[in-house]
Amino acid sequence: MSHSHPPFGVLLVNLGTPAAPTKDAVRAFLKQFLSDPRVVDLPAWQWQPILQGIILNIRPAKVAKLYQSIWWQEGSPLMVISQRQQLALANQLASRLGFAIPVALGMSYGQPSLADGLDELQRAGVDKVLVLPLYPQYSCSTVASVFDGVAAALKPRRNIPELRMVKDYHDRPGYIAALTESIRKHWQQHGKAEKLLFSFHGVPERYINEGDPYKQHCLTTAALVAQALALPEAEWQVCFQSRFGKEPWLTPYTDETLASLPSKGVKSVDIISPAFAADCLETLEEIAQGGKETFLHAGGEQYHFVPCLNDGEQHMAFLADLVISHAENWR
Ligand SMILES: C=CC1=C(C)c2cc3[nH]c(cc4nc(cc5[nH]c(cc1n2)c(C)c5CCC(=O)O)C(CCC(=O)O)=C4C)c(C)c3C=C
Ligand SMILES: [Fe+2]
Ligand SMILES: [Fe+2]
Repeated sequence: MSHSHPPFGVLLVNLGTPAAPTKDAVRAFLKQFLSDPRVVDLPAWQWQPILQGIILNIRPAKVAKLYQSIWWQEGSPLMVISQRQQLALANQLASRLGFAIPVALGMSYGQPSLADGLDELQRAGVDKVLVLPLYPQYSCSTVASVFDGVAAALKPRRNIPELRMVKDYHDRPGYIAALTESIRKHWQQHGKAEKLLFSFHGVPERYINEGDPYKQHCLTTAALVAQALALPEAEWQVCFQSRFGKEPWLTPYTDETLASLPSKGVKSVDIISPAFAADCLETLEEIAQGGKETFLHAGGEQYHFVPCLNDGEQHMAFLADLVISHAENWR
């Protein structure tokens, strides 16, 4: 079967990352990210003076150093992995469907932007777009901001494409199986720790109280993986990382959990961050490096980080299935 125009295109979305591990590039990135009302929902008159007056003066230098500690030859890990995912997804779709489906990359913040990705799909002759945010668990701070960003990117267009968006895939069997398999493989190589920690990116607790299903999605993902691994209750736990700002975030906090486990007799942990489809600052620095220091300093003996699913075969095959199921009737 051949098409003069592709039947649909995929906009693969992730958070984005600074263009370089420098103070200026990190400042530009944080300014765009932290000005998004879906991320920080305070009124602008209240938040912008704090952001511009304090945070953007202090944080960029500190965070640029952290980015330098994880940066790869080819660029930011999040960007490099996202590009590999883009290629792998296009390959998986072509081999399943027998024809090419354009897959563009768009980031919520920084480059390539959501508008860049949507323009690329338009140039490919696409009139139907499936937006696939690489966030397994829905949160207003991530997925809803993708929705806002896509709408904003299409504002200048006279002719907008037909749109669908994946809201989440936190309990899809293929996603659970990919996580389960990556943990099993890790155990085969490194042995099994006394406890498996599922560390999800945190959000303010208030967002949950106001209706964000994110916490429920996280708890469900972890329970399904633990069930698939036949892990007894005592051998796994959920915690939440990357707290930012003053108000309470989802608990228990990952750093406090790691600091307290050795005194409760847990000397070895495996830790995985299922909310991230690609390794990034928050996994490679905060969890793989920082978490290890915290745990060993508190008396822990063995600490292993299980990498994100990244462009692994099973993960990409699952994402291709997800795309095809959402594109039903789009032929
Ligand atoms: C200020 C509030 C923040 C909320 C809410 C938040 C939610 C959230 N974020 C991710 C995924 C990622 N976040 C990343 C970096 C990052 N996140 C925040 C703040 C919030 N995140 C900041 C300020 C930063 C930048 C780094 C820093 O200054 O500490 C990244 C990594 C980007 C990279 O370049 O590697 C990802 C990915 C999720 C999934 C989520 C809610 C579910
Ligand atoms: Fe974040
Ligand atoms: Fe391990």
